[in-house]
Amino acid sequence: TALTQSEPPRVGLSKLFPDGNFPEGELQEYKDDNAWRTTSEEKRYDEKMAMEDPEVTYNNIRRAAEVHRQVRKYARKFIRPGMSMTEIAEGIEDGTRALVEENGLESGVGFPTGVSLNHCAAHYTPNAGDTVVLQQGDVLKVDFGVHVKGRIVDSAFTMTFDPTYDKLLEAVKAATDTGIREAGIDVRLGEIAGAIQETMESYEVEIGGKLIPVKAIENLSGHSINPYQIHGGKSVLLVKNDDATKMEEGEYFAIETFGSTGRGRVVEQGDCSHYARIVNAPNVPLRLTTAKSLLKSINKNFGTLPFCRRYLDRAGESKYLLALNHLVQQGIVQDYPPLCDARGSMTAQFEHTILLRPTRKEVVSRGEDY
Ligand SMILES: COc1ccc(Cn2nnc3c2[C@](C)(O)CC[C@@H]3OC(=O)NC(C)C)cc1
Ligand SMILES: [Co+2]
Repeated sequence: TALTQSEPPRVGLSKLFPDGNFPEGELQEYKDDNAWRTTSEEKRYDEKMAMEDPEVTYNNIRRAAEVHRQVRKYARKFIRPGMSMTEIAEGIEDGTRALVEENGLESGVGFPTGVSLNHCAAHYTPNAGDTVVLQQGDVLKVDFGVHVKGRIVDSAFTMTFDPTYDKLLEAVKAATDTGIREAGIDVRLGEIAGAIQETMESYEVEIGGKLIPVKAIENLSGHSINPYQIHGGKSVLLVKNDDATKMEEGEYFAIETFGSTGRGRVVEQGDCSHYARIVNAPNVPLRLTTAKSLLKSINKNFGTLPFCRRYLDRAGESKYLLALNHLVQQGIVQDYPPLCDARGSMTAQFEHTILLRPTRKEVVSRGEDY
C-alpha cells in the first residue's frame, strides 16, 4: 500500500492517515478583549470536545483541508499556459474526488471548481464545449472546495506565469491575512472590512510604466459557511462599512479578498455555469415534468451544495437547460453568473476557511504555499 501521495494525486487520505486523525490547521490566538479565551474554562471544554472522539468536531473539516492542500500542491505544478480550462478544472476535480474518497453526499467536491480569468473574479467554470485555453499573460483564480459530512473547506489562490502582476497578488494575499488576523468572536464584520480595504489599497501595480492603485472589489465578500451551505448568510465585505453584525463562537468563515486594477466593482457577465438549490426553497408544484425530474436529480446528487452544468452532465442529465432555467425562475435554484470587473483590468483572489473555536482561531486550510 502507498504511504505517500501519487502524482497525479489518487491515494485516498484514509490510507495516508490510517488512525483517522487529520492535522490541525494554523492556530491564532484571539486579539484584545477575547485574549482571555486562551486559558479559560473554554480551553478545557474545547480540548475535551476535540479529544472526545477524533471523528467528531473538527476532524471532518481537517480531512477536507488536507485533501485541499494535496490537490492544490499538484495543481500549482500541472496548470500551465496552453491547457484548456476544462482540463484544468477536471484535473482538480479528479484529484479531489480520489483523495476525499467521494461517497454520495457524505464526502466529495464542495462546489464547482472556479477558474476565473483576468477581469473575471469569480463563479466561472467551463460548461461542456468551452474551448478557452489558458494564456501566458493570464491571471487565474483557482477557487475549489472539498467537503466531508457537509463541512466545506473553501480556499482559493491566484496563479500567474509572468511577474507583471506580482504586486497585485501580494496586495491580495496581505489583505486576506489581515482579514484572518482581524477575524474573531464578537468582532464586527464592518471592522474587518475596513482593515482589509486599508491593507489592499496600500499597494499599487506598475503596468507599462504607469502606477495603478489596487482596489478592493466593493461588491464581493467572504462569507460564513454552514453544513452543506456554502453561504451561511453573513458576508465579510472588502470595503469599510458600519455593519455591526458580529462573528460568533463556533461559526466557520471563508475569509476571501479580491483586488482589482479596474473599477473595483464586478458585474454579471457571460454564460452561467454555477447553480445551487436554495435552502428552504418554496415547495411550488412544478408543471414542467422535465423540471420535476431535474430537481429530483439535483436533490439526490447535490442537495444544497453548489453544482455546475458539467456536474449535471456527469450525473447523466441531458437537454436540461429549459428545466434548469424554469427552476431558477421558480426560485428553487439560484443561478450565479460569472462576476467580472472592466475588460482589460486584472483581478486576484486569496481565500482561507477559518474556524472560530471557543479558545482560538484555526486557519484550517493554511498550507506551506499560502
Ligand atoms: C454556486 O456556487 C457558489 C460557490 C461559492 C459561493 C460562495 N460565494 N458567495 N458569495 C460569493 C462567493 C464567492 C464564490 O466566494 C465569490 C464572492 C461572492 O461574494 C458575493 O457575491 N458577495 C455579495 C453577496 C456581496 C457561492 C456560490
Ligand atoms: Co471560494
